Amino acid sequence: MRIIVVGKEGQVARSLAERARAHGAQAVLVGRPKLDLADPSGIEDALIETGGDVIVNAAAYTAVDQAESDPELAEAINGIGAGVIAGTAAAMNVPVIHISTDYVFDGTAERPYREDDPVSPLGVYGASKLLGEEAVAAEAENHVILRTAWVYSPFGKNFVKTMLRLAADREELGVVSDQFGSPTSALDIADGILGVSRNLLERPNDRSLRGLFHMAGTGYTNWAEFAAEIFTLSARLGGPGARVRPIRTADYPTPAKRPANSRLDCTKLKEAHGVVLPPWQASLETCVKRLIADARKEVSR
Ligand SMILES: NC(=O)C1=CN([C@@H]2O[C@H](COP(=O)(O)OP(=O)(O)OC[C@H]3O[C@@H](n4cnc5c(N)ncnc54)[C@H](OP(=O)(O)O)[C@@H]3O)[C@@H](O)[C@H]2O)C=CC1
Ligand SMILES: Cc1cn([C@H]2C[C@H](O)[C@@H](COP(=O)(O)OP(=O)(O)O[C@H]3O[C@@H](C)C(=O)[C@@H](O)[C@H]3O)O2)c(=O)[nH]c1=O
Ligand SMILES: [Mg+2]
Repeated sequence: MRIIVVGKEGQVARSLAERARAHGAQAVLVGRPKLDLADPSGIEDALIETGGDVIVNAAAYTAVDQAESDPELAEAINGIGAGVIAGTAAAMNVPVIHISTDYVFDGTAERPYREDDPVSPLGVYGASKLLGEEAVAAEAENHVILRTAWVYSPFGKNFVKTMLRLAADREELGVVSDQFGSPTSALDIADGILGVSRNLLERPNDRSLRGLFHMAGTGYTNWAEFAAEIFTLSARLGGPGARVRPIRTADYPTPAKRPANSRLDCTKLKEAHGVVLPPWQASLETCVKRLIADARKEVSR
């Protein structure tokens, strides 16, 4: 199984590169400058030239606050570009797996969201990702859209790395405790995507495997509790730590509004694909261990 991954340095792209071999697969990463999602004219040639059995789009404009002042670029990359990738997959006659976000919801529901719940993004990033979902579904029948959430990993930029970095010179951090969701390891997402890819290739005519699915870490928390768990694990391993002061969203003003509840119900993915991601605490421990070990190696070099 040869997987074309759009995106090179991103968290999910690097995780797919790392995990492919364990699934008997080969991941070929393609990204800028060869493939620029903001410039649709070059996308088809880049994908056809790369060639593979399935296309995974792991690239996106992910800067949630910055997107508020950069809507055209966010929509070009997350909306139009995503559609061109799906259209190319259809032309190549291969399935496309697209990654979307919990931020398509406004967070007013009082239970975890299911795939058919109404969407109503609060910000430009979520709106641009919703455009992408619509474009992918319109361009390629043979598609899977995976909505995930709160992604962290040893790679790139994410909340876990931000917390550990801030803790190095702060004793206390204020973190919002009134936004609920599921922290998700990019390495677990990669394992999930590889399982889904296998199913799609083995059962090319099974419609129950296609469409929209939620795929996030098992269990729910809020950002303050997530931060506290990061520091508990870090302290146990002799890494940096800080006290977490739970605060309200109103006390942490940001350009983009975020949903108060973006918990995702992942039952449909389990039933169709047999894929369940591990509990968020277990995967967080693996990641914090690795980050602290990597930091030690860096220091001793
Ligand atoms: N991060 C999160 O918390 C969440 C992410 N998601 C979704 O998951 C997917 C993967 O996210 P994640 O791995 O965290 O993303 P990252 O922010 O870590 O990486 C983004 C990737 O997109 C690539 N990219 C950005 N702009 C372009 C462009 N114009 N042309 C080509 N490639 C581009 C980057 O390329 P380069 O390698 O050149 O830098 C990078 O590989 C995205 O669809 C995102 O919306 C969903 C929920 C939560
Ligand atoms: C750094 C920091 C953040 N926060 C808050 C802000 C925000 O509400 C929450 C998380 O901050 P972040 O900037 O990491 O969150 P954010 O960039 O909104 O993360 C989102 O990224 C996109 C790509 C997604 O698709 C979402 O699923 C989600 O993961 O924590 C604090 O309260 N204190 C802090 O010190
Ligand atoms: Mg951020």
